[in-house]
Amino acid sequence: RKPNNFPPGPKWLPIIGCAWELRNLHKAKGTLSEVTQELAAKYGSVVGVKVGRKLTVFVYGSTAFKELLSKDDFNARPDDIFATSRTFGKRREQKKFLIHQLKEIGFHKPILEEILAEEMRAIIHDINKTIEDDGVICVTNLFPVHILNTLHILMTGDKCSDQEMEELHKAMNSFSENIPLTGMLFNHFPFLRYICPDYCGYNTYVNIHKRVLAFISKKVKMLKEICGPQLSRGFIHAYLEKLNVVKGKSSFSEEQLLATCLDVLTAGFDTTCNSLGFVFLYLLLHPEVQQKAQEEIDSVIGRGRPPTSEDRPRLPYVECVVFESLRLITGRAFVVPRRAIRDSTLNGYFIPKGTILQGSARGTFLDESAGWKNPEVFNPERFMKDGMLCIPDNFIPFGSGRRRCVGEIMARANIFVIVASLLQTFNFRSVPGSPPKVDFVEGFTPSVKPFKAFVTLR
Ligand code: HEM
Repeated sequence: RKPNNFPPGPKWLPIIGCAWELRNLHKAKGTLSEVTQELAAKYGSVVGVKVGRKLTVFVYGSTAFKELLSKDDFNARPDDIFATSRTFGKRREQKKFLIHQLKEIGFHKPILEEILAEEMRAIIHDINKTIEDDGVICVTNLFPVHILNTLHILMTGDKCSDQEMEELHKAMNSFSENIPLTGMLFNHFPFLRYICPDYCGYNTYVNIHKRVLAFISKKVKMLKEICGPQLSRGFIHAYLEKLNVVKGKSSFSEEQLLATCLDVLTAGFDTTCNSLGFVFLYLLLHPEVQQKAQEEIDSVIGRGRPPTSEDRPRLPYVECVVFESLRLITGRAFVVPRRAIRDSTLNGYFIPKGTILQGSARGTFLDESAGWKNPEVFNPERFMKDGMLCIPDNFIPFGSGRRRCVGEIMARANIFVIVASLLQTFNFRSVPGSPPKVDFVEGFTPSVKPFKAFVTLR
């Protein structure tokens, strides 16, 4: 039975709840993000549904979205089969340790700059090789290996071999293409994994996670064997040291180490690559924006040295380009799902303990009512005030509160350095006769269909 004062929503049918209606809406609309828009238009900014036995609330309106992200009662992640079958059936989160180590390893140290600069040189080298040929490049293929390299270095302190990278890249691609952040059929109807494990996505889900975890496991084993002062320090090394100190007397364990590395890889790869894909798609479609960004780079940095993340305050227009692209992509995404840890309220409605809350950023980043004029239009200037970057309070692409993204500093630095360096060196134009289309593809986070550009040296 529907709890009293549960948010309004579609009718619940026996056993399946609202699953059929949601499936049909999804088919008609194309993306779950648009489904939430449709539901919000009908029922309001907080919509209650039941899928299988699970209560889920879609949060759409900007006031409710903010309340969702900031309220302690909703600070947990789901603990269902979808969450636990990736982490050995159990989970204790160690976010504090992760944040501390990420800061130690690279976020506030020159090492991050070094990693980014080296990756940048590699990307520029790859593009130069194509220019010697016909200058036509698949833009979306440019970034994944380099983003994985930065995440790999963060975890292990070093790069991996080309062969290992191929293995990791393939596994991560399968992850991005096949696993939506909002869940799969088997986590709404867990019994299906015994009846039709292929059809309900369970086998795909488990096998992809096994591949990524096998890769991380191999790395942990290697790093244990070569432990010593000569070892360059990454997150795994710091964690192993901690394990040695606590010696089984705490929640630190090798399983937790694998699960945390899995989180970093899965949360950091797809999001950063897809954001870069969108930045360059919009730059191709708006040559005037590209030119303005290049003029800013030329006047502030010139061509004599590559941009670094320290240049961000002096390149506000480039930052605006990045933020405007982030708005248009994350506006079609969901924040990582939350779970109510106790009975609570949201927007005045009753939210029972255990309810899953899916925050759709569409109502906050892509809606006129949230203060965005012509929200579908790409307009970097909306983030500019008196020549300075100005980010509205309700623009929170990395979430907020205690569950805020731990990779924000790295992601922002990475995207900025790649965009500024490539615009400093190259011109990106549409391939004559085939301009790219803004076509969003659903995945772990929204992505753009692969597209090509004609690149020339400036
Ligand atoms: C453009 C790139 C990125 C975007 C847009 C993004 C966005 C987000 C968002 C919206 C959340 C959920 C926050 C919430 O629930 O309030 C999140 C969580 C998270 N992100 Fe990111 N992220 C990005 C890059 C990264 C990178 C590079 C890393 C790793 C170095 C990372 C690691 C994480 C982790 C581990 C969490 C889970 C935090 C928790 O559960 O408390 N992210 N991210």
